[in-house]
Amino acid sequence: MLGIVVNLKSIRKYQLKEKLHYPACTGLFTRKREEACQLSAYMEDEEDCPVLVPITDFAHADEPDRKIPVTIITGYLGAGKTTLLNYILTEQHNKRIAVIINEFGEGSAVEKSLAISQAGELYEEWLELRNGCLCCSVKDNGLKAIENLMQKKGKFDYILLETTGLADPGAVASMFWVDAELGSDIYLDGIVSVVDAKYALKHLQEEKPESLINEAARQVALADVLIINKTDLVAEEELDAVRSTVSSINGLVKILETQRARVNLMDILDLHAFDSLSGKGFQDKLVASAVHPHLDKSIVTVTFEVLGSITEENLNLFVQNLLWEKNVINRIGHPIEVIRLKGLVSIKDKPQQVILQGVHELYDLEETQMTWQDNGDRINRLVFIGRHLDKETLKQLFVSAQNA
Ligand SMILES: Nc1nc2c(ncn2[C@@H]2O[C@H](COP(=O)(O)OP(=O)(O)OP(=O)(O)O)[C@@H](O)[C@H]2O)c(=O)[nH]1
Ligand SMILES: [Zn+2]
Repeated sequence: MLGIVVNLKSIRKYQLKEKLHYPACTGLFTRKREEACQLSAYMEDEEDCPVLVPITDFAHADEPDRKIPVTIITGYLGAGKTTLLNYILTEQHNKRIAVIINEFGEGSAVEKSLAISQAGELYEEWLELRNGCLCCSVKDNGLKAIENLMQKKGKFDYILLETTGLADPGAVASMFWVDAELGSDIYLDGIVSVVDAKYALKHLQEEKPESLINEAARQVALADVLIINKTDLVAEEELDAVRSTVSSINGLVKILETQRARVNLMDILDLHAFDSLSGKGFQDKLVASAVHPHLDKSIVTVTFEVLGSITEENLNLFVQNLLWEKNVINRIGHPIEVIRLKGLVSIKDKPQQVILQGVHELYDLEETQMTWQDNGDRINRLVFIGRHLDKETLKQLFVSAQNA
């Protein structure tokens, strides 16, 4: 039987032993209290540990293919996000795509334009949003908007969500990721970031006060696909510089170069960037990405490989120290900040290879279809995107967790 086992050592830590819609998975982990509270609505008794919850109430639990992908479109102000969405909406394709555009303005009420394209036909509706904490407004109303939309218009094949130019896509992404766990009809497919070829370097190199992460760099760090738009405005050398800066931040990202955001839809949709379906391609990407780490405050990608296996418990502790406790210090005394985490790991006594995914403060372990060879070496490959990353410290920490 499918169910969630909740291990409440404290309110902020729990485990989902099996995903509601993905039986072949070992867990989704978060420490966010609000998210824990949402989950507790599905629990019978918060005090008891563990608790097994049947999911017979979820309408489509046995029809995983009914779930609708959500792609988050992010990018700095003026990069071309709306141009991209307009292009997608007017392009001929046989998907029913719902687009939600957040254009947060000044004032007490913010309106959200919402357009649905079906075979080139455009409908438009306005949803009123309450103005509050930006992050919460985006999260809560974004989800509510989608639910309303699905009720009114029936099912879509795909949802695209444009976040505001200054939003942290990690916060939005983790909301959708958690929501999928709760039996929602939608799931997070991937994050697409748009950068302006002419201003990308300026935005990415902008100095922020020490404690703040450059938002443009964070958007690149979180991207599964990165669109370098407005290539008509720059010379080849400038484009090269943008390309190499972007790859030094995010060694896993797939780069597309466009004018007027004309992309091949196949390149940005159905990425399955947050589940195990892309397991094989992901492994190749991990091997390919090798970026020189530096300890300064710029965002970089760090990868390492360690032979052997690790117990699930020790792997949890390793990840939780990084994402939740944030108590891992690099060699020059700065706490390591992980924005995005991916890995293919070998869990002790598990025949399947397991994908580790982390974004914001949320992470997930999911078994893939691939099994370890009986006579081959088991290996853990990890990729971290973030700030103050120190490959040696991270690798040492993993090895000690293995041997603990
Ligand atoms: N030269 C040039 N201009 C472009 C290109 N793509 C978009 N633009 C223009 O850039 C401006 C900003 O584009 P938008 O699509 O509104 O950008 P956005 O990211 O949605 O902007 P915000 O919502 O304000 O953050 C518009 O005037 C577009 O017409 C391109 O490839 N080349
Ligand atoms: Zn826009």
